[in-house]
Amino acid sequence: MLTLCGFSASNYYNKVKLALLEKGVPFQEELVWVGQTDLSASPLGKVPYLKTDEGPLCESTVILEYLEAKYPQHPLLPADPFAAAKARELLRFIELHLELVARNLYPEAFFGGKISDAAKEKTAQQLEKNVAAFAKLASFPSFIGGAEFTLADVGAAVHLPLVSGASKIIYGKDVLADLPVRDYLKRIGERPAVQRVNADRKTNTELMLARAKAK
Ligand SMILES: N[C@@H](CCC(=O)N[C@@H](CS)C(=O)NCC(=O)O)C(=O)O
Repeated sequence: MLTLCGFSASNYYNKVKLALLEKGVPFQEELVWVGQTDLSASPLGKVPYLKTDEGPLCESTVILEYLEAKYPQHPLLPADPFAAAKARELLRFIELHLELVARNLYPEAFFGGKISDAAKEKTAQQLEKNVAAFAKLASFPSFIGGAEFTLADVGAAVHLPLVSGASKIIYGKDVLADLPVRDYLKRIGERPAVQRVNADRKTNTELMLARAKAK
């Protein structure tokens, strides 16, 4: 049995959890907070990591690729190599150029910290440029890149709400507001797997905030 380690408030944890649920691969969850991770499984102490019968794996995209290869049921990548590469391209783009940039805002947006005005300004400039580029790649015909639900949608479902939410809190404006992201997220939010991930996220976020308050 696969064991997914981490916590359900984490978008990277939820990326793997959503893929497992969409594929119908049986797994169990082990609640591991940052600071409690097994460093032999995830040497940087990050979540998620996946315990398999063959050993542990870290890095969420590597885990997704492993799951696709090992469990071909309900594929999350198109069979056509170019279409599969386009799905990977979107996933990579969302993470490198949107989520990792917006992440600079999280300490103040979500965790009661403070970031400098210079950091806010630099992040705003990067997001403006990167969102414009993202708009050229993501067509949102029904799913984010085409007619099929792929790994790109798995990433979009967990990352785009944070990009929107953090920018709204810090700048008073959702940097994704001019794209059809809200409707898209509403649409994919009707999928049972996305509903489960979102419900668990809410519960776990409350727990995480209560733990932080108690410290
Ligand atoms: N590249 C990693 C990113 C994972 C990541 O940043 N996870 C966050 C939680 S959302 C984390 O563990 N942060 C704690 C830390 O970086 O020390 C992946 O794709 O798995």
